[in-house]
Amino acid sequence: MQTRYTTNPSDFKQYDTDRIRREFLIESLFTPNTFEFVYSHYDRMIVGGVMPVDGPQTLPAYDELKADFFLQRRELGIINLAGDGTVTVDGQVIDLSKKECLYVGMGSREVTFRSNQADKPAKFALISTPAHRTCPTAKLTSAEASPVDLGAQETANQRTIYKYIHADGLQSCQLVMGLTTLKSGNIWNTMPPHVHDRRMEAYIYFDVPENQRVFHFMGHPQETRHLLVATDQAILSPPWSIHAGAGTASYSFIWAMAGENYSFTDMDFVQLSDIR
Ligand SMILES: O=C(O)C(=O)C[C@H](O)C(=O)CO
Ligand SMILES: [Zn+2]
Repeated sequence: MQTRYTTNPSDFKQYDTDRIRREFLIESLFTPNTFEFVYSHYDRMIVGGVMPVDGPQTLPAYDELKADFFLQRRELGIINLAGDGTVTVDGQVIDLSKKECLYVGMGSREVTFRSNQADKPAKFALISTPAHRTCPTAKLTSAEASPVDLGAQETANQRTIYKYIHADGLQSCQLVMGLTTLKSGNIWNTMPPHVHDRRMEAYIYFDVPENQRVFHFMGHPQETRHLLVATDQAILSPPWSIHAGAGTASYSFIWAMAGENYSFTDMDFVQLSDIR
């Protein structure tokens, strides 16, 4: 597990491309048969992934957590980004297909991930945040996630937002999680952008075609920078930062938040004319 520390927005102004990528980009989430995790000091969110190919993979305990098992004092959101698979939580086997979400409550001791077919492995995106009580382990399909269409073709940002873990969906202590899929021919996410100084956010981009990239914009609204992001890569977005992207093709991304409140709609929108 890699640790990433937080950044003061005044210091961020001095960062070059390499430093921005080192601090905020997670380049590798899916190595066969390996858990990849980044422990962020932003709201202590852990962002990771596992792609089981040659058999089941069981969530280990990590010394960084100084806990008897991973979810002793944490909750976990899982979204499958690829082939069909299963997640077994303390003996209960749950099927998880592409774009389905499973919430796993605090106190779950053994969590095991499997792919149904080795030649079409599942890619389980994993987001974990500290928890203080046990909420029920439960699954939601994308159809059950009350999809909301946003944007317009004229502004190249027509997209569907699926909210899975939030106040009116799967219950959690603080984790809010879902995904957004751009309609074909649309490229912009989260434009006009917003900040929420009360909560950090992570994005995991997926289904970006192989030779295409997303230009992800971040930074204080008056001091923006960009990073180029390939498929299956993640961004840590500080609470003071915008988080928006324009792809060279359409794509999807997971978004996950943690922090002060539990309200998806808590966003301070930034006028385009105010962005620098
Ligand atoms: O497409 C979008 O717009 C988003 O998905 C925005 C994220 O959900 C977000 O930033 C929530 O705070
Ligand atoms: Zn946001």
